[in-house]
Amino acid sequence: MAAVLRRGASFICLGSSQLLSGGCKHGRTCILPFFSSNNRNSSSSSKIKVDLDSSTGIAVVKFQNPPVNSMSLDFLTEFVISLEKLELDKSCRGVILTSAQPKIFSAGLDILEMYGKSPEHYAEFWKSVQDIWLKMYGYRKMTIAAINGFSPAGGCLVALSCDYRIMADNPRYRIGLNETQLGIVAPFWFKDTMVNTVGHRTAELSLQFGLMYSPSDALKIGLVDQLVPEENVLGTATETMTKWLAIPDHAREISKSMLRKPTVDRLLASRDADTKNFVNFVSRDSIQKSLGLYLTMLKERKE
Ligand SMILES: CC/C=C\CCC/C=C/C(=O)SCCNC(=O)CCNC(=O)[C@H](O)C(C)(C)COP(=O)(O)OP(=O)(O)OC[C@H]1O[C@@H](n2cnc3c(N)ncnc32)[C@H](O)[C@@H]1OP(=O)(O)O
Repeated sequence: MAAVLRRGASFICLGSSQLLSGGCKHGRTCILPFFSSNNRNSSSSSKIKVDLDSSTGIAVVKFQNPPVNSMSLDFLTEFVISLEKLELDKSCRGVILTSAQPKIFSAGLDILEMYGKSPEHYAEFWKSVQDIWLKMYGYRKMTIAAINGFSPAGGCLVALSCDYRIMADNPRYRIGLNETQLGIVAPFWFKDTMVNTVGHRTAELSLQFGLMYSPSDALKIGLVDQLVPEENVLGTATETMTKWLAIPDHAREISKSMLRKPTVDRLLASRDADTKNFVNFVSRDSIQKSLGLYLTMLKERKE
């Protein structure tokens, strides 16, 4: 296992290194108003910052969950509420996802939510992971991932669920579904999302090895669509969004739905079974041991 983790660490690239406020009492489905000023509406809960420019129709959603934007239950809850709110807002036509943290888009799912907790907690956490993917993969509005840093596993899934991916051309960064490196398995809908993006053979290699790709390799296999200098990631995403928004919304939306609905429907048809499968899998002693070793490895490599 230690060897696997060491090999895993080399793929990961070892660098140096509440619910929304505003009186929401009933949890995940509540929609809060934006705070308005002129044409820009912005809201900042603790982990997600939303900035909507209603003159262009473009919203920038920034992850701000230091140090590495890991996707905890709280983070996922705020994230899905922000997307729901934007989906209902007629002045928003497109959403750009990016990170407020330097060098990290997102470190993926918060491993601490899958380690040493109760089966009930695992089930609640997993449903929130399903919720965010269902929301993103079936999102009616145009989405762009402006990937300004590392993006392993769940971070990669979020990027893959967007319509277009622009990544910072920094050779130190990595992106990919590295789950097998942790001794865990990307579920079928992670796999489907990858296959739909890079094709079956590349996904076979990618998922089994848990490969993490440099930006140039990610571009070669079609995991990302465009590389730009780090300082231009958000600007290019905004320009690209403007071009996409020249397409009539209804025509683009129907085309997107035609391509993605069968994949979304597969999970919708088996959500409970998928949750049970996750809870049984992650509760196993062997999986808990793998996750514990991985967490130790993350801490020790800093020392
Ligand atoms: C049937 C289905 C079963 C299971 C399916 C589950 C699918 C799982 C999907 C996932 O997303 S699993 C998560 C995968 N993520 C990773 O492997 C990333 C791990 N992290 C890193 O590689 C690095 O942290 C980094 C993102 C490259 C950043 O490196 P940096 O050197 O800048 O930071 P550092 O490593 O020191 O981390 C700071 C701090 O954060 C903790 N950390 C990092 N990642 C996570 C995480 N994903 N979850 C929880 N915590 C994380 C790390 O331990 C450090 O903590 P510390 O300060 O207390 O030591």
